[in-house]
Amino acid sequence: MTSPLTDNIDTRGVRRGSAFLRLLRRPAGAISFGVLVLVVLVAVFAQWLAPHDPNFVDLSLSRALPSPEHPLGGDTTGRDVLSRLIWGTQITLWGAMLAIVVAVGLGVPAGLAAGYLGGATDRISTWVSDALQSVPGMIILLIVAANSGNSFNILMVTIGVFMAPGYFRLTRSTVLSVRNEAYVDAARVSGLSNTRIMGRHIIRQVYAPIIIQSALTAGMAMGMQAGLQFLGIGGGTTPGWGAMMNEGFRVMRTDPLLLLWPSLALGITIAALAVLGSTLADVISVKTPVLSRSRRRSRSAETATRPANATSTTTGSISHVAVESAVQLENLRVTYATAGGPVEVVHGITLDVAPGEVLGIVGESGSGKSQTVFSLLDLLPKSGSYTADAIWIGGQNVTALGRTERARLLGHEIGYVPQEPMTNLDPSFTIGHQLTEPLRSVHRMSRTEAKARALAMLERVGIANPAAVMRSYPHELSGGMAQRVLIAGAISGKPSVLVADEPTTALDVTVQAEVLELLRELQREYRMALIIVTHNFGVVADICDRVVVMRGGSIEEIGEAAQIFSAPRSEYTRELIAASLDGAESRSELDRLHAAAASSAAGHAAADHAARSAADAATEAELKEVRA
Ligand SMILES: Nc1ncnc2c1ncn2[C@@H]1O[C@H](COP(=O)(O)OP(=O)(O)OP(=O)(O)O)[C@@H](O)[C@H]1O
Repeated sequence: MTSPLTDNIDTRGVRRGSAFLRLLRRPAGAISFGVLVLVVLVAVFAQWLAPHDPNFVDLSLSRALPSPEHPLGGDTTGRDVLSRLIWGTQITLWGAMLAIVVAVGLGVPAGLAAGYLGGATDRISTWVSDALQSVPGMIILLIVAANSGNSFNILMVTIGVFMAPGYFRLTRSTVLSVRNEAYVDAARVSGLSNTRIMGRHIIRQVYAPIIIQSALTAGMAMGMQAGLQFLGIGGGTTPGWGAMMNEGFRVMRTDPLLLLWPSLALGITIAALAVLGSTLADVISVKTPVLSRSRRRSRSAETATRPANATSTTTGSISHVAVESAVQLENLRVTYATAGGPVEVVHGITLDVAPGEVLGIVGESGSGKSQTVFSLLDLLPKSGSYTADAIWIGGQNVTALGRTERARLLGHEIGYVPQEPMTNLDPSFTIGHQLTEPLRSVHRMSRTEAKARALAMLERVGIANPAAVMRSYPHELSGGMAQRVLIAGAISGKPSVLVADEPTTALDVTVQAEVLELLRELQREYRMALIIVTHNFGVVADICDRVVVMRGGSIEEIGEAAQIFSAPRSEYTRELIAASLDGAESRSELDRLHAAAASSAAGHAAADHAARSAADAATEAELKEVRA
């Protein structure tokens, strides 16, 4: 039987190739592409296409008009114009290619590093790029020509260097627009190195603009090359079109055809490149999903201006010895640089979670829940910074570790389930790739082992057809399936701590119940510590052992879940519980679902089976919804 997802997947090839097909469907795209293919073929097969040796001089052919044997006639010294034009195609394209390779090779890695790493790397490379652009290129080219014996290749490399800033700026701005995407954060939490994230996830976003830019740059490189050759600089034994134009220009009045042929070849090729570039730009739209975190930030922006000294004492308490805790934060403060100066948004909080314990962090919007876990996961944005007396993860104080060691520890010890599943999956890669990449790169598994683990995890989280989901792309999944995929990814490295940041907020109510149930099951099965950030006391009642109540960046109260509900120490907690449970539609829905699950469960095995069937049914329902 073909599943709805398989139906989706069958069409994937068409979707992926559709940009190229859409290009060809446009007359401008098809014609320009056809012309360029022809030019490239002429360059590649010049040896066989040219009827004569381009440098062979036959004095009787001097300034000869077109004839059957010499369809474009002879030049001033008696060489066959058609053969020179064909060989000129090769040298002209080679020069353009050389310039582009150098420009891409310098500009793209520098732009990636500047955009992704920021700070000094960004400042220095931007300065170099600006400096290059302010240098008068033509003068440098003349100096290079004089000092390199008029070497064509060295001149084209120099042109490439001057074109690198264009690629640098393009890459940098594209990277800046995606570097804060949730899926990049997710890749960091899974322990992938910066080089790998840049080289695999971020560079994908740059491909399309680079291809478009290269089409336009190739035309510019050819124009510059022809300009130089026209001035008599950089012409080789086999001239390019520019050198032919130079010769033709000298006899323009008597033999205009000698100028016409190379000018036509150059003009048509540059025009085709320009049309192809702009049609490609029309066809390929590089979409940047809206940043989930920035949305959250803007929602709570009104509280960002709280005075920095709102609370100066350490808040919270700990129940376990640091080395025996799964996680321990001591005196954590988070500060943001704002236009009005630094603003402290988390005021020295202290908390811990024991192995196998479920800790809920609750509080109203803007209370500092996310900033707390972002500090733990090392995910604060550039404008934010934290200080802490210590952050213990799996018995190690990570504040004493270097960046790489910390990233490695995160990849092994912590799994992260985010709030918005869709934005946390990289749209450019299949689910299979995204699940196996950290297993291979961080956990050093072979391809086969990683695939087997990913399949097993997908099955464990209730995905009905793991093999098909592995082959699919994020846009082919529903929100519930995507969240299950992310949970599978988070637990596939068998972490000792799972951090779930409002994992059900973006899901509809029935899927919320299933995802919570799944998290609870997995936490017990793998004996993980679970830190769950939520504003919903229903969730707290369902799965938490202990609760941290946050308010305005401080901890209002920490206690056992039962105590927090039966005898909250703080009036604020009491009000929060009342407000949360009163207006919580989702809570009643969750209760109904749980009551139904409990009554139908005759025993543990039967309950497992029921949950699995329910998950399968839900998966099928979601697939149908996606297909619809
Ligand atoms: N980039 C930022 N710049 C300045 N202040 C910020 C930034 N991001 C968050 N804040 C502030 O930090 C405080 C805590 O935000 P946080 O995201 O931790 O809240 P939260 O409790 O997780 O709320 P929510 O449930 O809405 O996500 C808020 O006052 C918020 O305005």
